[in-house]
Amino acid sequence: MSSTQQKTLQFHELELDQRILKAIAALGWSQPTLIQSTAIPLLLEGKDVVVRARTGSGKTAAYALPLIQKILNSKLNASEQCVSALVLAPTKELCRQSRQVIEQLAESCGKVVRVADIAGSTNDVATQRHALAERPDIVISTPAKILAHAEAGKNVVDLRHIETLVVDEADLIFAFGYEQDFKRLIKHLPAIYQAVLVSATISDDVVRMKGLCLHDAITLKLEEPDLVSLEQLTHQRILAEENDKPAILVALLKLTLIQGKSIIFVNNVDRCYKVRLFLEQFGIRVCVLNSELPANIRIHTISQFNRGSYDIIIASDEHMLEKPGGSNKRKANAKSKSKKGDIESSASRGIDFQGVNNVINFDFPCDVTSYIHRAGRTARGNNKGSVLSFVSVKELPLNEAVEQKLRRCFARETLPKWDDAPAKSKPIANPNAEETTLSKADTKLVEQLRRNYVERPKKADSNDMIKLYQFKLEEVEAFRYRAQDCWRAATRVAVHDTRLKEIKTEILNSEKLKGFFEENKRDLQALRHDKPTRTIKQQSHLSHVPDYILPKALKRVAVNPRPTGAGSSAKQPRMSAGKAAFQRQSNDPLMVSEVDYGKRRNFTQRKKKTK
Ligand SMILES: Nc1ncnc2c1ncn2[C@@H]1O[C@H](COP(=O)(O)OP(=O)(O)OP(=O)(O)O)[C@@H](O)[C@H]1O
Repeated sequence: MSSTQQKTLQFHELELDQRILKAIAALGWSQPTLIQSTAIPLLLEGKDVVVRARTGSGKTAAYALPLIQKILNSKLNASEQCVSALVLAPTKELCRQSRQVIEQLAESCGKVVRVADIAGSTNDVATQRHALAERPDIVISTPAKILAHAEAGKNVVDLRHIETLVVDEADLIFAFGYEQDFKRLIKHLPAIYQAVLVSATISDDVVRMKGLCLHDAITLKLEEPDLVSLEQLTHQRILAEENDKPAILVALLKLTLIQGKSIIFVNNVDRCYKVRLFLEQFGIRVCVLNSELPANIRIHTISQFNRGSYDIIIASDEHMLEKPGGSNKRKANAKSKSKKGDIESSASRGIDFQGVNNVINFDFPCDVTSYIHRAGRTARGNNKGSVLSFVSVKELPLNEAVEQKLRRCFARETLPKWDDAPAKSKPIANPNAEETTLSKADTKLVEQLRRNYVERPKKADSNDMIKLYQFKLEEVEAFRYRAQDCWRAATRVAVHDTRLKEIKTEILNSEKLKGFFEENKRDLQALRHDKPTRTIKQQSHLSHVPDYILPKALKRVAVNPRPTGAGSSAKQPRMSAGKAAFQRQSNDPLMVSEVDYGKRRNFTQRKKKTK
């Protein structure tokens, strides 16, 4: 369906209840996005629809608004309360996020529309059963969780009254190993129901899923680029070798050349911690997000970031990196991999990090799809954003592949720009993968691109979609010594110890282990008095940028760089040691033992209990 053929309807023209319109107004949404104005009328008509639209285009509300409207309509004649809609998502974070959006949009409906998220909010089966016993109108879950309850019997959850099935991020459901669960689950649904598949891409998995549960479906494939316009989202690159990256990053942050909320993407979990330890030495407060963190901590971290407790998050999207696009082997092994990392999590897919101004690719993503997903974390809704990528010479072919993709997206010339440019710029094997040796052809390609990008940067830039970030490497020379020392200090041992410390904190805070420790006090003591972990010593002088290392050009603008991160210690009113400790603890993502957004734990109470 062409977007040009479609008249863009306004919210009040979509036949939505006044209560829903009130909630939309409270969110400050002035008009529906293209996918919303296109999908909502079809879904209200009861059609089965595959909703495909680019990341950040408002797909959640596109299915949530008609869902709420349908429930309000059916409540007019309903004789008994039952579960009438099932929303499936591949991860706990996404389940929780969907619940939040649905609850926000149903805010003005009072208690008429009841929602239960049984995957994102708790791991406790009894609590999940309790939530299901209330027969909420909408149940949100991963396929495995709801299947387990459905198979436990109709007295736990009865899915025979389902009128709508929504599968969010449908392309990931099978890739995350839920194919069998999904097939078994749909057997518990009635013969007739409306089904909606929502995805940023239409993969083979989505097509197969469509065959399993949709009838006479309409596939909405809006003619819009995969990314928002270049006016809304700018793409920039800095040529930086591995040795240069730390100094450049710290200079950009300390000199406030990067402002606002940022997500720094790296390519694996250990690197998340390395970059964190590195930045913390400069007094830059950051938090990390990766699939090896327990779900409640991940969720809490996202919510802390969204609330503004942190300005910078360091995330790894290693699932995407293992096998972009997925493979059968990966699918078959998906669940068994959960030991290494929680398969129900991936940092760059679908998570609505709010108000992100910058995405920084400290490590260049391993393929174009991954770049697009990372970029989709900023410039969401109507906001503006920027993507800044550090590109090493080895990563130039990947940068070139993204460049070509952007050209195709925005209908510009896709042919090589230089006489000696490679005839075909297909991405090479991920140069960041361990033990990758480039083939002869790839080496030649890298060399050609190096000539174009490094030796003739101005010529390259005039035509590029990914603009050269105007930044002279010499200007950060003064940062280099400090940066190199601090980067070296973040050793593998330090990373290991930091992760160990996190695990210990997690164990000590675990509600589930409380009973165990009460009976096994010696274990608790042993854990508490285990050899102290070697953390990197903070050097307060590094937080301050002395005048002599400021680049000349920036002296006037960056005399007093603003402290980075909400928790920066620079010039803040003095507070008592107790209060400071409380604030530190309550802002620490590891200090959660259950998902209790906004509910701060009472630090003193907790201290007393564990004594
Ligand atoms: N009509 C609208 N006007 C303004 N902002 C909107 C509108 N609809 C949604 N948004 C905002 O846009 C952001 C992205 O929405 P959403 O998470 O639903 O996108 P998505 O298409 O599902 O993205 P992804 O594929 O990454 O999951 C959210 O912060 C949401 O609040």
